[in-house]
Amino acid sequence: MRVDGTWFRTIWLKDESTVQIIDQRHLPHDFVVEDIRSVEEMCMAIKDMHLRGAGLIGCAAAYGMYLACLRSLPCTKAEAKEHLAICAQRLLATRPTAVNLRVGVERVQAVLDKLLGGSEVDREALQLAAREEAKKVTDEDASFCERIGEAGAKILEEIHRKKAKLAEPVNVLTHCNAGWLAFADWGSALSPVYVAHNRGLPIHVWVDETRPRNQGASLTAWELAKHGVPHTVIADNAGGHLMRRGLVDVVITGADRVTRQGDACNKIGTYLKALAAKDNEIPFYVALPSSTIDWQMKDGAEIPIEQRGDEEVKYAEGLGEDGKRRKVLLTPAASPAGNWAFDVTPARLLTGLITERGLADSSEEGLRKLFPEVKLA
Ligand SMILES: CSC[C@@H](O)[C@@H](O)C(=O)COP(=O)(O)O
Repeated sequence: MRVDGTWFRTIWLKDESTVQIIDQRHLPHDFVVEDIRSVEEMCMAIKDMHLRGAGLIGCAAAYGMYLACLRSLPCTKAEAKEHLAICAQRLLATRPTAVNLRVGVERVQAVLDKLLGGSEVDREALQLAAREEAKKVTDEDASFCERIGEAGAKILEEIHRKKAKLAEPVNVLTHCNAGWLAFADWGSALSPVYVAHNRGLPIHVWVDETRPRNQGASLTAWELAKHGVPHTVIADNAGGHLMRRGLVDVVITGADRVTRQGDACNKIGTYLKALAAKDNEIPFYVALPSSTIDWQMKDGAEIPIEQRGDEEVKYAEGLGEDGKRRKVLLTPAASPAGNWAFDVTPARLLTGLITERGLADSSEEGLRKLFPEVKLA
């Protein structure tokens, strides 16, 4: 997507030894590009959320495995295998919830394993193969998201057709950031919004601020503003009220992991929005690329839910009136805080899943129909 006229993805290769990312901790106030030169730096970037969002975490993990093949790769086969296994474990340990992380690591590992089957370690061949696979993971993420946009835009167009006054915008509510910043490009939940907006459909987005890290207020609002999509940031608790007032036509969120029966794990607070949408008979869609489906898992209750530090809840960060960054304490200093980063919305509360292959029922049958080639062990 474009930032002030320049086309960006969220992750790319600057040169053969440097991966570059947009350091999202500085948004919306500063646009900062960060160099990542080692697997350790990539682990830190994922863990400390310089980058975030399920799809992008998957791409970053794949590039992390590429970085593991550079300078530090040992020359003997046994040592190289051990080194890559350790790097994979390090990457896998950075964040537990988004399944794309595992997919990104495993895809590059599978390519490397094949090359390590021979008698010698051909470092150049390994590096080239890892780089190509990481690029493939990233390109695929972008193109899947673009297709999610096409599929989701049809839903928005249909809603618009049914509106009494055609000049009225379609009001979409979204939670957290599942836009292009959460993927290589386009996004999942926001991709239909971009596609529909680009086609001239009047559209307006209610942006949940998404405490405690405020990905909605800082990232989703920034993206939409850069693309010229009308939007309004709202307090997380406002959605139910807006739904009761008829001000929300559809809810679309992303997901960090969807089980094969269609339970969707997403940023904390999503479940409450789904309950409110159900009560108000408002369609609630989850948009996701197939890399976010965990076919090995059936019940959403099994999904590991990341718990983060209490300082994210206790403090808020932003610009002071003097234009300088500030971090301020919101709670009594001694009050403990809990910080569950995700929740699971059961499949029964979802209207459907928007994927790169189109709309699926949020059920095992629905997902299998769309992905018949998936064989379970
Ligand atoms: C595409 S990721 C799904 C999002 O809606 C959301 O849960 C998210 O942004 C991920 O969380 P984050 O903690 O920011 O990595």
